[in-house]
Amino acid sequence: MSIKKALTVAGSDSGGGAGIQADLKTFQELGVYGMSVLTALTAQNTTGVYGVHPVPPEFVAQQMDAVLSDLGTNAVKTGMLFDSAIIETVARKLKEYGVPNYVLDPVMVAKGGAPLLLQEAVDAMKEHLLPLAMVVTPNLPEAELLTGMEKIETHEQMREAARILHEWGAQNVVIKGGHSTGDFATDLLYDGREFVELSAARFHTEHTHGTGCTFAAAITAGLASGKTVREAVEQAKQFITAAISHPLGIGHGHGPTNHWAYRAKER
Ligand SMILES: Nc1ncnc2c1ncn2[C@@H]1O[C@H](COP(=O)(O)OP(=O)(O)O)[C@@H](O)[C@H]1O
Ligand SMILES: Cc1ncc(COP(=O)(O)O)c(N)n1
Repeated sequence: MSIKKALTVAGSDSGGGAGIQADLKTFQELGVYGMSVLTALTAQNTTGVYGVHPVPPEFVAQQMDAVLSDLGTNAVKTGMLFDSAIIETVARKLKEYGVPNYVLDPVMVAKGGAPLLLQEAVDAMKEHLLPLAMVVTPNLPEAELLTGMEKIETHEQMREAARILHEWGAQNVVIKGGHSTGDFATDLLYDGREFVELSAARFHTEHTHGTGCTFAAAITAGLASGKTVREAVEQAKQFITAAISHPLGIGHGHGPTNHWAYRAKER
């Protein structure tokens, strides 16, 4: 059996719940070999982001060269990219190495409100990364910022946003419904032909730190393992639902999800 590999290009969350740390834990749980390129360090815990220290773009490029020229990868995801210089560097390297199965998680703001992407970088993300994406996974506020739609609340508005992002070059779009209200957390997958809704019971919990990172990392791991986009997204939904449903109860704020829960359930 050949080892399947996945690369995350993202920021570090010192608290371990989101960012690079969430991604690597998810890769490990889903049986793929995890690699990482850091774009920024954050001084962060469950109560907030206390500092951001971006990595110089040249060093992001050097990390990508180191990983891709030697190990290669079966899939890649990007998370926090911070500014347009880092975005342009990452896009250039993804193209240079012809990296397959690229998942774009358009991380913009931390749950507590700290910016993880400068405003000037939104256009760069649309121009340089969206057209490379096999899957893009915005939450509702991110979908609003990317599309310019004033409000995305209803199912029809979610469909409209998905159509726009597909038209702009993403092969598949998942609009995540975590930020809406109601008894279900419903995400919408669009592949340019049909819409598929993925629904799970909404848990009334504060402990959703890192849900978006974990969900996108699970999609990436699925694609690395050879699953179709539909299969990878369905598995990711099960993974994140299990992770949210068994919170660890650590920290004094928005605690991390439980990356062990999915495999524990499988056993
Ligand atoms: N309270 C919740 N209960 C169940 N699922 C949730 C809850 N909050 C988020 N999710 C799910 O977690 C995943 C990440 O969604 P979301 O929280 O919207 O992303 P982000 O972390 O980027 O803001 C989605 O599949 C979403 O439906
Ligand atoms: C380094 C880093 N990257 C991403 C997030 C977003 O986390 P979430 O998945 O909760 O939106 C974060 N808080 N920190």
